[in-house]
Amino acid sequence: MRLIIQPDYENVSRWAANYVAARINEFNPTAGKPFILGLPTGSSPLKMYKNLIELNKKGVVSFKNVVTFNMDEYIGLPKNHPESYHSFMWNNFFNHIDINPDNVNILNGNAEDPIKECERYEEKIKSVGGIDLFLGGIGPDGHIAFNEPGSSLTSRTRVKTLTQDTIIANSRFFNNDVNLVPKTALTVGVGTVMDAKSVLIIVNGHNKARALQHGVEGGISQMWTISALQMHKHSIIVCDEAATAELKVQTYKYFKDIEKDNINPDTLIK
Ligand SMILES: N[C@@H]1[C@@H](O)[C@H](O)[C@@H](COP(=O)(O)O)O[C@@H]1O
Repeated sequence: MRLIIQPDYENVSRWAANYVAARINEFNPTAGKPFILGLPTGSSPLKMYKNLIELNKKGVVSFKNVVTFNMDEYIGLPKNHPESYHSFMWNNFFNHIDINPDNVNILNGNAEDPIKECERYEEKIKSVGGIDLFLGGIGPDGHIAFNEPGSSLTSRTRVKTLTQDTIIANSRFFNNDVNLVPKTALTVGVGTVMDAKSVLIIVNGHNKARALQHGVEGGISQMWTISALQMHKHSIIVCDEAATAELKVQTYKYFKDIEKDNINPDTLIK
């Protein structure tokens, strides 16, 4: 696992956006051989999306031949609810780029048969040859997508009940009212993320410091599902200084040293 430490959220977001653009460009996708991109919601990736929109508008990267799969969706929120992950993705990203709407995949949180919906999603990912790059954020308890503490590290797309921690954390999007936050969600599994050819996780802010510490220095554990990435061949975490507060000085210095030539976002795009 690589750890790229940036001074602040601005630089985390620029680095992540430039990395994504560089990977898409290097892949040189076509209609017959699209780039398959896994996408998160949440506040962490927001600025990265803004930067990607800008890069798209400047003609640096195109999403014409990119197929996307979102990580998760609440169960029971109408698709057009302002806090549904459908709304989030269209409002914050898809409406502003040159993506073909047919290439957008988001779990249907209102499916009549949620189990079938999850199976369909896994099949669809398989049918396009798997995910080339899965982007993600983490919860303060170290969850990726909605893989809450205790999730099997081989889990697949499924229905998940949210923890009280997550419900409280996400209540900020629901007038700070925990009763308005859906209690269940559909989410890709840890195994689904692990199957991606590469993974990039954005971690910013002091409230993620404990999760980052467990993810990078802790043992691999289903109680901190981010830690599964230690077993991934091509995983990167890009974080800000604030999120490193719980790392050992030795760990911090090591990654700062080995990545010193790779942290400038401007050098990623050729
Ligand atoms: N299901 C999402 C996760 O995918 C996201 O990583 C997490 C952190 O969100 P934020 O980036 O807003 O801190 O929130 C939710 O629980």
